[in-house]
Amino acid sequence: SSRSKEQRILDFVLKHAVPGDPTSVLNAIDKYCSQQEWAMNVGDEKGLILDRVMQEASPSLVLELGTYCGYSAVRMARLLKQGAQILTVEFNRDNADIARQVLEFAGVKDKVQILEGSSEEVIRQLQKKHAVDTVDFIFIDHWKDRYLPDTKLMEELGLLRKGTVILADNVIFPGAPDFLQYVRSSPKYDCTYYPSHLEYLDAEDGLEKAVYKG
Ligand SMILES: CCCNc1ncnc2c1ncn2[C@@H]1O[C@H](/C=C/CNC(=O)c2cc(-c3ccc(F)cc3)cc(O)c2O)[C@H](C)[C@H]1O
Ligand SMILES: [Mg+2]
Repeated sequence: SSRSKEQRILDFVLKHAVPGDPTSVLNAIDKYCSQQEWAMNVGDEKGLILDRVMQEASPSLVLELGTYCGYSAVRMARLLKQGAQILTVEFNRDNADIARQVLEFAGVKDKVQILEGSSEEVIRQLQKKHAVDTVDFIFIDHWKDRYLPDTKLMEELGLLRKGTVILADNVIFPGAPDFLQYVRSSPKYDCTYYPSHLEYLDAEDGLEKAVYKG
């Protein structure tokens, strides 16, 4: 059977990156996806913003919605403080398998747990099944029409605490207009927009940071 684009990305990482070196894994994926085949990783330009916002939050528990190939999970895991953890949600089995191998190769698999399933199901199970109280940092990068319902669900379940940082990719392109309108008009969030560009392209895109006020 023919290999998928995601398998070709993994092959390139295994061939060109250095085992146990997360930065070399990020560089390999960015090189492949900017020169060979475009893919929807957050990328190096928006990735730098993710790096800074995440480090500023200094989270103990990170939740990511939409693992895909594991690029942003590796990106965040390489900057985590001692003992901190990432839970990343992916409902496509093939993507989860690719991401597992990328994370293992990067040497960060002990800091990241891939939860297979739909974000709604997994979010509903976090407190009982995964012993989560509240989440410190959330990176949202899954289907754009699910940003708002999943954010509201996390509010309702009490998963957000005063100061929880939500960082959302693609708020300009493909866009998440309902999410953007909600957090920017809600008294429960302090919002900041970080202008940037679509991964590996010149099109405008950006990240929205929404800090929950409790
Ligand atoms: C039940 C479903 C929700 N629950 C879910 N629960 C668990 N996992 C979920 C859920 N929904 C989705 N996923 C997984 O997350 C990933 C999906 C990620 C989606 N990302 C985009 O669509 C995008 C597009 C562009 C783009 C830019 C320019 C273009 F021209 C074209 C495309 C750029 C970007 O940066 C983008 O992130 C993965 C493929 C998919 O299996
Ligand atoms: Mg994205």
